Amino acid sequence: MPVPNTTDLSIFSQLTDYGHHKIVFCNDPDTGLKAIIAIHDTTLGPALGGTRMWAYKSERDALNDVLRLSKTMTYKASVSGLNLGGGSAVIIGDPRKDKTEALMRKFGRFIKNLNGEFITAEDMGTNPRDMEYIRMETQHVTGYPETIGGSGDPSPITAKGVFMGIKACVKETFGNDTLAGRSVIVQGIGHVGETLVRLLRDENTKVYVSDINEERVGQISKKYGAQPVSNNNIFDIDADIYAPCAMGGTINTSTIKKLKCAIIAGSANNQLEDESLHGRMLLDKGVILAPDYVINAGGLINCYSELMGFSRKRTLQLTENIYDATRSILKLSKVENIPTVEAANKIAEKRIADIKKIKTSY
Ligand SMILES: NC(=O)c1ccc[n+]([C@@H]2O[C@H](COP(=O)([O-])OP(=O)(O)OC[C@H]3O[C@@H](n4cnc5c(N)ncnc54)[C@H](O)[C@@H]3O)[C@@H](O)[C@H]2O)c1
Repeated sequence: MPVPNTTDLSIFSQLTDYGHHKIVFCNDPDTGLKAIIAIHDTTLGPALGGTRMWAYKSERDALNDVLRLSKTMTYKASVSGLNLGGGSAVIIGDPRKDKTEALMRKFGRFIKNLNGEFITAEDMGTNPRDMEYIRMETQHVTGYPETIGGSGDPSPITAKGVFMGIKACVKETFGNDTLAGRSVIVQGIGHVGETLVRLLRDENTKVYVSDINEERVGQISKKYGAQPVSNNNIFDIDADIYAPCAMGGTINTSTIKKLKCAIIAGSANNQLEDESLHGRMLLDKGVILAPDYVINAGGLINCYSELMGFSRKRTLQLTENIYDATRSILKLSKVENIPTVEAANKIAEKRIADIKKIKTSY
């Protein structure tokens, strides 16, 4: 979604540009807690988003990250048809050294004071145990362990959503959504990547796997009969689909030039180095990109289900809707000749605008 480059703006100008509703700075010298909670939009419901703990180089970097993350959550919830708004939190600090029970519980107190306007879940640098600590202070948290009534690890559901997104793109490109006989490169075979490899293998898809962790490449390729490829050669492989499931920013001017795939669809966040430039380059090259925040929404859907009283069946139904959501986006992209990310943003913004209207009418 449109995220302005605003390094030189004042905080309030930046909030206006991003369209944010509220920011809460949480400071507690006793526990060393320094956190920022950003609530982007609550038109569709309470703002839900992860809490990331990271040793940011500067407070400004932390603020920029939380503004970007929370805005993405608004769009993700909207396009997934969930009654949730967008928010996120960041805790400034090294999760391996600075995290304590007291710090996490104090953070939970700040969330409690928002009276349900913000609900959190885990993200990079936090885990289900941290969610348990937060839950000791507030009920406004999701993604805690199954053993205490939570929905557990969302990664398999995220992978299922990515799989549905891949199928929607295959239908658009090849006229049917059969994956048998197609080929997919899965980059990053961690929590999401491994389940994706399994789902693809079960449909008789030819799967290539790569990861910076070579031991893992060996294990996963053996377990699922996938073909290992070096991370450096990914863009030389002649496969139908590239599924980035590791880090962001892998789609840039030089990789687009090399790319042989017809489809890009994976779970990694922020896959395009420059959203508008590289979105347009892919469109011009005829490569279909499944917008990341649309097809990796399974984790959010899992959290939403948990809030509604978890049902695995309902969670799977909502995740399977990613197929139709992706199809609508691809259709709009084609009709208006706009990059798929722009089409997704339009659909997300329209739903929010429509619901805003009915909420302010009698
Ligand atoms: N887990 C979820 O439910 C979820 C939800 C939405 C988005 N995502 C995104 O999907 C991606 C994968 O998530 P995950 O939970 O599987 O993470 P993970 O940490 O379990 O797995 C990531 C894998 O990528 C590998 N990797 C890291 N850097 C790499 C590189 N430069 N090249 C190749 N491989 C590399 C790691 O070794 C690891 O095996 C992340 O970008 C995450 O933000 C995950």
